[in-house]
Amino acid sequence: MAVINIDGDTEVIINDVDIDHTVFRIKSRASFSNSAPRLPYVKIFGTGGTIASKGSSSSQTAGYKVDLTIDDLVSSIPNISQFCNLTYEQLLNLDSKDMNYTHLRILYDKVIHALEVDRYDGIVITHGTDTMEETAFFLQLTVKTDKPIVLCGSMRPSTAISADGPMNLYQAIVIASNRELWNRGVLVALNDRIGSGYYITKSNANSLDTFKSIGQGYLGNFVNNEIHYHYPPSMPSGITHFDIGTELVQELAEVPVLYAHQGFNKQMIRMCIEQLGAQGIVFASMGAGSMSDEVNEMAYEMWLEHKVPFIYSKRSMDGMVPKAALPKIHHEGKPAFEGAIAGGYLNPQKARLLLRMSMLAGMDLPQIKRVFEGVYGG
Ligand SMILES: NC(=O)C[C@H](N)C(=O)O
Repeated sequence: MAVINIDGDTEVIINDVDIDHTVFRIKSRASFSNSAPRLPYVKIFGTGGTIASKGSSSSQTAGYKVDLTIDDLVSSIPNISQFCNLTYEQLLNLDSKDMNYTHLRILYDKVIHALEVDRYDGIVITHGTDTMEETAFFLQLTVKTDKPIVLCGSMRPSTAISADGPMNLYQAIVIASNRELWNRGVLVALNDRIGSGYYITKSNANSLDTFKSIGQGYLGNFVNNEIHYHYPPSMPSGITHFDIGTELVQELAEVPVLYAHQGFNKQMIRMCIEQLGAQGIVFASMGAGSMSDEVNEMAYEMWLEHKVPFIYSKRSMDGMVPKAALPKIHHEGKPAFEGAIAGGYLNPQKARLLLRMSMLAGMDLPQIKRVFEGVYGG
């Protein structure tokens, strides 16, 4: 096994045996010591979340409020200036449940400006964990860069005993400062783990080790504040890039997620389309695309009448919905259920975002299906 120790700009090969099993060990603080010719420039955007929250006692870990600025957060981390030049900006300060497309758009503009105009080497975004995966997914679809964009947050408020925010922020800054191994897409860094924002999801409503992508795995880990990447740099496969440079809409198409269960009322579908004006529907189906026959019939009827696409995603955290699982409805003299689309590996909230972005781009049904083929659905 070859271990390459990257210290500043010098690479020292310790033991060169088999390049296929190379481990890149990057020292965090030491890497960017005074011997480095130029410290990387990192920009932090604060958007709120539990990491920016305060409770009324040190044991309170629920029912707290966003009440901390990015200045407070950064000042909780010692010695950052030893390994990067840091700039920070308070962009929003809200619980991530309140994030909408306008907020995403503001964030997108700022990130693009920081990368392309101000030429920062890396971006860190502090964010609530509840919808962090949606923001990460959105940025992955819209920002084309090989530089690191790292989202981080916390599960405990800043006032709690053993608050996890400062360490998570510290690790995110170290990742964003790491010039040697770019090109991993948008990352989520929490609780010593580094994951791909494209696939990762919040798996636990309370615990610190919440972000998981079981099928795709973690990209890396932090141990004793060294970054250990498990794989060489690569981007998630099948990403469709959406250029939203000049578009200025306030909100994307209305696309509700309908969560399946025993006894699901098929009239929900009609209500969403005819009363709420839904332009698409995502099913959080049972198993791999399972919805009852009568629900599939209703979806088919609505497709014939309103041409609203139906994404079949899944309520299980892991696994996927393949094209083969889509309902096969044949009625004499009527077209097939072309509006049914398999969500592939995407969970309902990411499938919803992908559909809405495809609609924003003005894609027709075959194009939308091709986009979902990127995640093995379609
Ligand atoms: N842990 C968290 O950050 C949860 C918080 N409600 C948020 O998403 O903003």
